[in-house]
Amino acid sequence: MIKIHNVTKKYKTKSGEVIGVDNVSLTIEKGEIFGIVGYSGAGKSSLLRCLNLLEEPTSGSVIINGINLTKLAAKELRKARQKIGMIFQHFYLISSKTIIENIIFALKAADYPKADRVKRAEELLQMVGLADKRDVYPAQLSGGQKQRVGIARALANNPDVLLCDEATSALDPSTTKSILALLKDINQKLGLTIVLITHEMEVVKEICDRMAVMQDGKIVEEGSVYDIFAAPEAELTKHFIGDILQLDIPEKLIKECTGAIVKIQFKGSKAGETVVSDMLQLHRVKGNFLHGKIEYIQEEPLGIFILEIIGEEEEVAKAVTYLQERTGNAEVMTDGY
Ligand SMILES: Nc1ncnc2c1ncn2[C@@H]1O[C@H](COP(=O)(O)OP(=O)(O)OP(=O)(O)O)[C@@H](O)[C@H]1O
Repeated sequence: MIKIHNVTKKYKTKSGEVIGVDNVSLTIEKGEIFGIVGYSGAGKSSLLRCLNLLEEPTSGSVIINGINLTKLAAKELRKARQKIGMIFQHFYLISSKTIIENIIFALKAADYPKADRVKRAEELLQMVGLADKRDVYPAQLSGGQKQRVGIARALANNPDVLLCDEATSALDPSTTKSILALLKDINQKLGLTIVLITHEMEVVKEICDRMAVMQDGKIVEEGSVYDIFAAPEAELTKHFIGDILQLDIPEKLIKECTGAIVKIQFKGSKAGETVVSDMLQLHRVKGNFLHGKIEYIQEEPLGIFILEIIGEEEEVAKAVTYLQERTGNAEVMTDGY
């Protein structure tokens, strides 16, 4: 388990003090995949680097598996860090060494028994699906393959925690998906806790269990990914989610609608329910779908539909109330009257 308690990171610059992380407290459970989202400059990297003390917090504590890293002497900290792997956006592989030599280098740095290094490196390459690339150089690999080497290297010392610093930001969407699938697989097979920072909500949606949203060094919202997608509270979170769940209807079409336009959101198993057809059967109104989609977040459906409801004003009002009662989330965009 990772516990961050009142962590602040200030940087001294020529033009004065800059706050990277502003009094952040967080608990990340063992074995979960935790995403930290925010725009550039929000403090994500600073916070992530405080977790393994690549940045020393100005104040506050970082406790991993019961050990307060902020209190350790240099030698003990080096040892504790071996249990915290890290992968980076730009991979940082050694270009003059082959893939297997890159991994052996990490094993050597961690005093892994010499006689077992090749076997362990081969095992790691197998795990990330690169057994056939053991003797090639980084320049001969694609971005996705380089990141696989980065992951293998980060896992060399059987870490408990893996920190991912924008690990997929340099990759195309399909390679991103395959790297995220690999991270999920490793998380499940090894029970590894993964903390990732990203500016892409898609990444969080794809693999994270819980998430935090950062702005100006602070955490503005935290919770399960599903709950945050279903009901974001902070303006910034709404903005991030809007990019994914946005349903735009052309102005012209809205003007042409004669009925009320209602946006309905379904959560979990209710996404498949026949709420709309029930509503149409029970009320003297007609319905017209304008837009809709179902997103799957951690395999749980979250449905959003925009519907035009046409009929007598009173009947439409009753139909809308019915939808609000059944779904708990029906918003009238224009009432049409
Ligand atoms: N070494 C440093 N020296 C001075 N200021 C820094 C340093 N590192 C970060 N900062 C400042 O701290 C704040 C947070 O930066 P940080 O890199 O942590 O944000 P971020 O959310 O990771 O952004 P990005 O995605 O662009 O890296 C910014 O104002 C940044 O300028």
